[in-house]
Amino acid sequence: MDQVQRWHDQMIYFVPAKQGSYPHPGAGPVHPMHSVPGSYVWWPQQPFAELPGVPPAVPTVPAVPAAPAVPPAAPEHGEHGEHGEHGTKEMGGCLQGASCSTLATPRSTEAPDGSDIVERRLSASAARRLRRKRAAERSRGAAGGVGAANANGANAMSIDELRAELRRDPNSGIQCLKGQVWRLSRDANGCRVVQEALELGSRDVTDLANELQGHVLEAVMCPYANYVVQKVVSHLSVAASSFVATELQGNAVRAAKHRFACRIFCRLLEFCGRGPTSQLVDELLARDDGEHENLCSHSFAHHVIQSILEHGEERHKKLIAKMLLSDLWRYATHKNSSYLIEKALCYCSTEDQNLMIAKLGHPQAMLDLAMAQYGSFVARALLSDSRVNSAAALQHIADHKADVESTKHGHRFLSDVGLEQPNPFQAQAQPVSYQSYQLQVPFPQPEVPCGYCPAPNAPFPSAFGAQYAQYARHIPPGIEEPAQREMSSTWQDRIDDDWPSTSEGDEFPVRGKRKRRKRKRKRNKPRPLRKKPLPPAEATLEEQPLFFGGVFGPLSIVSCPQWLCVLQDVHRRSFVSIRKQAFTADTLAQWRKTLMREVRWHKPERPPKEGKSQEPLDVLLPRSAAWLTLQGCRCEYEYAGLRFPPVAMPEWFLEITDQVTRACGLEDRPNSCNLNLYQNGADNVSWHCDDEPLFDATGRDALIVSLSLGATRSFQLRPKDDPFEETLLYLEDGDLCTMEGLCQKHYRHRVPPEEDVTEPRINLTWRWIVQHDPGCSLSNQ
Ligand SMILES: O=C(O)CCC(=O)C(=O)O
Ligand SMILES: [Fe+2]
Repeated sequence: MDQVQRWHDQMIYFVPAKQGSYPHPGAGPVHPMHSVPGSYVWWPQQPFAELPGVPPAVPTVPAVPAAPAVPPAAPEHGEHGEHGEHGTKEMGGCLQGASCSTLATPRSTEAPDGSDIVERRLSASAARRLRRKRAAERSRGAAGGVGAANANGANAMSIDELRAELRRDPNSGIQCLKGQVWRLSRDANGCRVVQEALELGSRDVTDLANELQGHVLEAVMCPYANYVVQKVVSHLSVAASSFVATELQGNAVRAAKHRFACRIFCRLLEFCGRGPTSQLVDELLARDDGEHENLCSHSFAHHVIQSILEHGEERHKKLIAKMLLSDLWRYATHKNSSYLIEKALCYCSTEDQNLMIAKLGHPQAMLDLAMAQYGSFVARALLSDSRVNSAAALQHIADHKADVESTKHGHRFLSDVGLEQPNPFQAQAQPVSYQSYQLQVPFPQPEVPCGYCPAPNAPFPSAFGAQYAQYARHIPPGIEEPAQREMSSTWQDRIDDDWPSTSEGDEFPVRGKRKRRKRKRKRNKPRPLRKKPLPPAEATLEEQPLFFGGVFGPLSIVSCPQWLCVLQDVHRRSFVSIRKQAFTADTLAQWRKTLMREVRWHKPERPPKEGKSQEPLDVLLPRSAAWLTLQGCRCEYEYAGLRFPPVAMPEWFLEITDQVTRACGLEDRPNSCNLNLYQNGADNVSWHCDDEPLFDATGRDALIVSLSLGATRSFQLRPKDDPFEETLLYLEDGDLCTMEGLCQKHYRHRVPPEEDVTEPRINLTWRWIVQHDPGCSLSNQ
């Protein structure tokens, strides 16, 4: 395909970097073929493919790629077969009802445009097509200039003009929006402009939000306005958004059970859990007509219950535990509520957790659960709970293997828990000696235990020795590491201990000066590896405890016993911990599938030179990547001369993040994630340290949590001062690995190319942005 055409199709735009600045929306469209050397930035047209449950996020992009005319529609049927994602699909941005007014009067047979969909007895799909067509027509009309004069008497402006004005001059854009918020919020395109304005978070924006007062109930049930209300809750102060919860009073059950409104309930719990939200939860859980019992298994309300378990007050969690315990078996085997049991086993009081474990954790109950489609997920979770006698349960299940195999899902369960095939990890153990020493400091245990092993009480030294040797090799000086010999020689000569930090650009240099210097060096003989003087000792953990993510690290010491220490360098205050098999094979497969499908992976290429569009493009990064941040954070990630604008983490990704956070025993959720896709062994990441100012990982302690999915790849670490002190890990599917303390200050790491690897690998590295970009609304927090 013509390269230029390919560029357009992928909507990859490289723009010359404005000196250290976030390209302001007002900067206007940039010619995609601009090829001035410097930093490059790419813009995904739509960061995630159509994903149900993902709000039609305001594009973080200036006017360049056009937003789709309507928010993405949900698939016709949710994929309920897979655990972990069930329900999310159902919350999708389905264009149910042609407008909010349809939803406000759900029993009416008349569509708001006067047509009578039900009376004409259209098939469900024909009615849906009709609704979509009308919605598209309406939004075309809106974009084309249905603007009305605003409260300030501004001339009628189309939605496109309003958006352009907002990006050109946010203050003036906000003024233009005044008086129109409710009208625009109900429009597919208009709601995006309002969301964009709300993201600015300024005081004027509160006035815009106030225009929704009196309309909240209608708005939360509207397929478009619900996104605006979510933005109000997530971006405005608790005081400024409190009217949302107040106006929902009296309609708690209705809202929780509504396809769209349930999302607002979840946001309220996440962002403003006290005051009116707490009263709303009281109302939701206080009913005594039996109605509330359906909440846990309801397709939408179970999301709200889950949010209460995660973010709610103890007394509310207690009520939910009581509900679940009233019919535990039914809930544990139900499509929606089985997921809640897993959450309850983490977030409810110890007393309630123990009651659940007493009922579900004995061998016969585990066997029954293993044979049930959704119950088997609860059984998996229980098997990794240290309070359950998993050996006895597994033995009982093994004794009844034929029964389990005869069920539809039992076969997969057996292979997941290792009763079908030998555990592949056992075969890979490699004996190696490793000198370590024991820390004398008693570390506080995390208050919120890891969700998978809630009793992190193994003594620290157990993490060392033989177990360690299974997964990591510490390469003593002077010994040639066999894995290196197998690897292609092309990377061998790239070993250069003198690289400046943030030095991924070596293979794919973008900045002219460095490119010439490096190329020259590469053609000549490689620099010999050199040992430098040992840097001064960093503060010991006794002197300054390592605290990150809400717990005192390193994770191999304070988290559950499944965490192993693979590098403990107290002198350089650098620690690496690893945890294998924290997630079931099913979960990992689901995550791989979703990540491959939904993430807008990008492999930056150099723009073609004028008149040479047919030539193959230079690849700027030897892998594909993406950069996600928590809602509200607008920090770009810049490395190797490439700039990745932030894409907000969608719900399904937050779910992965939360599961990983729990598996680490952390209390705080990381606020960003760098995603890498290595299509095969040729894709790699060269020696670097993650020392970008955002993370300040060289100035203070930092934590990077990585999850590997798919093909096994080598992961190497070397102290910057001593290239011979190498640690090599084989990161396999599902492995969690951390870099802690001052690892980025003193160590470099890489994933080398490996010729024999043919399968793809995804790696997610979660991080904490501690210094937000000046352009980010969180920069002054
Ligand atoms: O893929 C990996 O394991 C490492 C990725 C990495 O180092 C990074 O994203 O900075
Ligand atoms: Fe890295």
